[in-house]
Amino acid sequence: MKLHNNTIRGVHTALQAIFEEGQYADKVIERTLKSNPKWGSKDRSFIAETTYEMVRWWRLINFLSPSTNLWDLFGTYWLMQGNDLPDWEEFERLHPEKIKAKYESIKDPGLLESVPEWLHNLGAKELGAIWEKEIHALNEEAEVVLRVNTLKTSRERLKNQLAEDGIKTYILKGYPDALILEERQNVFRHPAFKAGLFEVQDASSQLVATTLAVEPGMRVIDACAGAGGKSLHLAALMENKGKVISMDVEEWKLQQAKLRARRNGVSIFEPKLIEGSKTIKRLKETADRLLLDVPCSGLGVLRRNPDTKWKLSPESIEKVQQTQQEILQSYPSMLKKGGQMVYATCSILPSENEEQVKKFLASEAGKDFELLEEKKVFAHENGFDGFYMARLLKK
Ligand SMILES: C[S@@+](CC[C@H](N)C(=O)[O-])C[C@H]1O[C@@H](n2cnc3c(N)ncnc32)[C@H](O)[C@@H]1O
Repeated sequence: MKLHNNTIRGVHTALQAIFEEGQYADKVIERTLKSNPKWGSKDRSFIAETTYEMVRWWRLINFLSPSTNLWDLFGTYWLMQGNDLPDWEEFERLHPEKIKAKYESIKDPGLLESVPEWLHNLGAKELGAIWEKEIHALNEEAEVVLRVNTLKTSRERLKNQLAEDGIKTYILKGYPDALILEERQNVFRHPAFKAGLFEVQDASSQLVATTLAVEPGMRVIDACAGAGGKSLHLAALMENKGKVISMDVEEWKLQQAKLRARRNGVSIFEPKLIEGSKTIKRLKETADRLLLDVPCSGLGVLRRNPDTKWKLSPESIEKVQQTQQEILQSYPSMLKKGGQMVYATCSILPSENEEQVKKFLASEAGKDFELLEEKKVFAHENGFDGFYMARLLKK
């Protein structure tokens, strides 16, 4: 593949914003691509993919070529991919043979998988032998998965419609609403997306709403709804009958959810900002179903958000675990007796998952609850994001 100075500079700009200004990789890439309308689709793919991959392998790249010069780091990454470097003065400082020998001498699995040492130790402590397989799988590039909006179309119809425009997809057994793109591409500009016929949502994430066992006509609370990904799925499973009350502590996320609900043709969506414990108390025993898609470390979605590795800290994980238990202690009061709830995370750490549920069940707030089902989804097993979900009954 031929390298272009101009697109490599695009990657540099993005990396600076991610590592020096601490901005989120997906937003930075979106902005970088918008900044130069002259880049064609190949240039855009190169910038997006290279930036993501360099963020993913940042620890390893910096070990192989300790340098603050982004040309050195890019060149090292390029060599790691098995490519040759062009004869440019920017790459003069690099010695491919030395880099290769250094790579081959690495024994530390945390370094080889490019994970911060503290995180590697934590993962190994919590998951044992599974950790190495899982972190390896989480370092692979994620496939693009669509969730068909069954309120507006069927999977077969959407598959054919996309195929007519040259977008090939395949069907995944066990995931009734999922379509996977055969080739990675930007589908957000496609008219079918603008018409609300699909959302982009990982296959594992699509298991969450289905696990809640909703039915048309129910009153469902999605208590950590964010921008509404799971709320939209719940509404589709409920055939747009009943009510989905989407709550969050961040108003701007609910605003986004509102726009998405409109695009998806969801009319049973009701946003509700959480302003404190009063908001929760007012909804006491009003829900047939409750979804707690709680904030988490995001370790299960490292394939699409590799920058998470460098933003997390032992303290931030501890803090998010506290929030998870606080939510578990108070929000289930919104559920009616006989109702069911799902506690879900996109984390693979037992301390954010089954241990939180156990702690809740052993507490006063959990004494009326019974664990019905638990799903631990690992990327090394199903090839998609790592997720956890527990379904509980309020007796
Ligand atoms: C995993 S995200 C939710 C993703 C969303 N359900 C979706 O499918 O797109 C967790 C959400 O919890 C929200 N959150 C954080 N603290 C919260 C709290 N105390 N109560 C309710 N929501 C909270 C965050 O703003 C974030 O949107």
